[in-house]
Amino acid sequence: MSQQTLAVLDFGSQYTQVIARRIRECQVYSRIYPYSVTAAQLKKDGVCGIILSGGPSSVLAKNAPLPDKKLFKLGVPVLGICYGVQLMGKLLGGEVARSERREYGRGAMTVKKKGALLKGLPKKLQVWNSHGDKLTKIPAGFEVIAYTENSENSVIADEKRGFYGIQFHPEVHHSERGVEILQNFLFGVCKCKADWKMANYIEEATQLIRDQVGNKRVILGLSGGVDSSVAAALIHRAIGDQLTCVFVDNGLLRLKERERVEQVFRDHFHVDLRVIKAGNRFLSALKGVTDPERKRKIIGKVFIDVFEDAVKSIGEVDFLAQGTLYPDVIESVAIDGNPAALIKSHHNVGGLPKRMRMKLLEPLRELFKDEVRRLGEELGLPKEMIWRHPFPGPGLGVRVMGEIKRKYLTILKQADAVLLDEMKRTGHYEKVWQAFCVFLPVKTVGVMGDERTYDYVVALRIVESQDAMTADWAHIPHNVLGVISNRIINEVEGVNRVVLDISSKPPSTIEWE
Ligand SMILES: Nc1ncnc2c1ncn2[C@@H]1O[C@H](COP(=O)(O)OP(=O)(O)OP(=O)(O)O)[C@@H](O)[C@H]1O
Ligand SMILES: O=c1[nH]c(=O)c2[nH+]cn([C@@H]3O[C@H](COP(=O)(O)O)[C@@H](O)[C@H]3O)c2[nH]1
Ligand SMILES: NC(=O)CC[C@H](N)C(=O)O
Ligand SMILES: [Mg+2]
Repeated sequence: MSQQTLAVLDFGSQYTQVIARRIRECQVYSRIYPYSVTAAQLKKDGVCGIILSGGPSSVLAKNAPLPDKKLFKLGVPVLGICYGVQLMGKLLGGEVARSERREYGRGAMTVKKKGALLKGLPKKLQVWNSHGDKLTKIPAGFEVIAYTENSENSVIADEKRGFYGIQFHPEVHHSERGVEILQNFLFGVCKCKADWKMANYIEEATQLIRDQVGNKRVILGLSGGVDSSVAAALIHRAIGDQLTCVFVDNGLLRLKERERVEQVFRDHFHVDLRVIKAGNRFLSALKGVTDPERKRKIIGKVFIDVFEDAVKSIGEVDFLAQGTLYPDVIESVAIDGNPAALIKSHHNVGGLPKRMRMKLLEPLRELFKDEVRRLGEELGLPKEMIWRHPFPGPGLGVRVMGEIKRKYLTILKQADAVLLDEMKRTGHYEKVWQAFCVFLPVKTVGVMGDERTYDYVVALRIVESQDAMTADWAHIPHNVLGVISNRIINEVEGVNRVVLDISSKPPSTIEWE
């Protein structure tokens, strides 16, 4: 582990990972520890500073999560944020009380004294709050250096010991110049060096994977998507042939997708890749099924069955690798000090039966999608793989409305290929979050070459989004849409009408099922 580790102790804040990533953006390596980590461990890891995160608990509660008090004796600077500053108050001799006027969202901070933490900042700043308790008496040795309307002790400092506390959230985007406050802590107080790069992450993660896996075997479900591909590349770098990737062709993939994934992996990685053609198995299990949730459940179950068969044929496998990202675990970082116990079940390879008894290997757990993309670039993955749109595990199965028929899939694959081709050709592909076609088993009347047609409808779904939690339909120029519609109707037999989905999420979702 790098000597320049900044420790973030996690008390369950929804922003813990945002703090860690802000620090990485400052090119300082940060590591998230469960709040219960011992001071001895932090010392052993040579941490250069400690941040105590926020959290949903109240320090006034009987079972409030408390850190090892000895961390205040390590001689390294400590910054408490929100719950973290309240903890410092409680543990170092101050007082905390339930606030009469809680502060949520926008607040105005006034600086009284800059000190090392607020150096270079203006006297007034907009900050983002989210708390119901507040520090009513600051501990001995501290002074107040800034206040807000409702918190007279919003920012406190003990310059001598290098202890600081902030009641608001400098890490969130809406806190003006919050990053500068964190930078002041990192560079002005902790004297960190800005020497961390994604390349270091690769080195460290590689070593961790080697330590964890030893000489055991690892299996990874490879979809050809960004997350599993980057995970595969990283793990392969660490343990080479001990990794086997399993790519399942569930018959619900895009046009020529299996060939493409195979090709890219054989060309770039020399990974042991097993391709399992299970299209018939999936499609017969889905026969006659129209309900979207039932379709998803069946696809999930067949995925597991297929995967289990694959594992049997590989032999003794100890680890299941997954491309789980930080946003995937955001709600599952357990506050009981045992985060590993609460890993979310994947929608598709997910919920592997207990009888398979494999340990999880998740090297991307601390990263966000854009960071994973940077990591992929650093690992030399081809650009088109890194910048591909997300593609759901159940694939075209949730893009053919109602019962899935081979004929419908054939039409959808071709229409989708036309859409993607035009999106790429016109440079719009990179600008949107996702673009795909949806097959509607609805027949409408048309006229082609003076003849009446009675054919199906294809809908275009093109959305912009940051994280898929919310989304808006993308305003693609009419002439581009015109070409897409024309080409689909001309080139894809069985379609005589193309419509555009202009719904946002919420209230709609991105996928139609
Ligand atoms: N066809 C498949 N074969 C094997 N594993 C799959 C397949 N489809 C999905 N998976 C597994 O399910 C996981 C979750 O899928 P998800 O779509 O969230 O991630 P991804 O495909 O790796 O990346 P992206 O979000 O860019 O599509 C994948 O990481 C992969 O391990
Ligand atoms: O791996 C996946 N397995 C699934 O079952 C699944 N369902 C939706 N998606 C993708 O998630 C994002 C949000 O989709 P929705 O707005 O439709 O919920 C969008 O990016 C969807 O493509 C899935 N991804
Ligand atoms: N965001 C936080 O850390 C909140 C801390 C504490 N639960 C409060 O409400 O004051
Ligand atoms: Mg995917």
